[in-house]
Amino acid sequence: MEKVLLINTGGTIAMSMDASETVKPLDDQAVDKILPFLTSYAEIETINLFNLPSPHITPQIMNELKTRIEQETARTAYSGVVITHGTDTLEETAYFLDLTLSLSIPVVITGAMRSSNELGADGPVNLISSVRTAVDPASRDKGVLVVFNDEIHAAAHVTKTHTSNVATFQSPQFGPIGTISKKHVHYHHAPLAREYYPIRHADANVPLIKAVAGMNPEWLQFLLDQPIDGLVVEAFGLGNLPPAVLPILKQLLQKGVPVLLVSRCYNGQVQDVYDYEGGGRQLKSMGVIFSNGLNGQKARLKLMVALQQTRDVSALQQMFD
Ligand SMILES: NC(=O)C[C@H](N)C(=O)O
Repeated sequence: MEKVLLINTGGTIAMSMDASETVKPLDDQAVDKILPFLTSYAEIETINLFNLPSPHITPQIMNELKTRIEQETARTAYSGVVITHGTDTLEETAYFLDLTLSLSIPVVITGAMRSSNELGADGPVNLISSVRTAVDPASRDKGVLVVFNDEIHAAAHVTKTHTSNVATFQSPQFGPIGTISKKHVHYHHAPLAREYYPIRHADANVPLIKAVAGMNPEWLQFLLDQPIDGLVVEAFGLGNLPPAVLPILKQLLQKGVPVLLVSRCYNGQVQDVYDYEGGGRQLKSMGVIFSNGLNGQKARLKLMVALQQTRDVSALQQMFD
């Protein structure tokens, strides 16, 4: 029988709701209750690595998880790995692992929107679907997969789109790469080329800021006093910013801090098209790096990882092209 490594890290899948409708973490073993439903699909070995709500997850913790996956998969020939995780930062952990793991076997990440004791809890079915995906040979060499609500999404494109709906995970630009029916795991798209960055740590200090109309440069003043390694800016539309913030960005660039531009739109890419004060043309000529459709939180993780290879702006730009 296929052998799957299940790594639990916490989240609503391991929480319960009380009579006052508040949701709190249970003990480490909550996901174990679902295990009897999984044994007809695979032999499951479980590691209860963390029991954290996902807002408590940091890049350092993601790196710990990555290292543990490498260690365990080097020791035992698993058919696949399934990770349970809170949904709030699930896409970030999924993308971090996608960039930094070099494995052929499927690595699937899932969770739940409803806590374990709610009617219609989605944790059990998401976990079963994840195990089924992890043992399917068609799931190999596809990078880290997010399995949720009968859909399979590529880590680079998936995002949490709804605060409570069980269909929260969507890939707005490209849609899911596969679906899970009662009998089959079916892929209808191939994920784009995979990227792999070997890393030594996950400690780079890279904040993310979002542009808003009338943005006050004083809000950003603190950035000049911080020991930051890079900055990600979620700009308007095609990649434009209020002119008032340009002096701060110029000072950061002069200090050698790479500045990466993404859009606050969740579809499309930033481009150096608009030629007015604060427009993409000007940002490009200042040396701002343009991203390629990643959302802000993922672009930040990629910059953290990429900065371990180089600080050279044109080399970084190539990594984001
Ligand atoms: N549905 C969830 O898992 C949300 C929870 N707040 C978490 O991310 O841990």
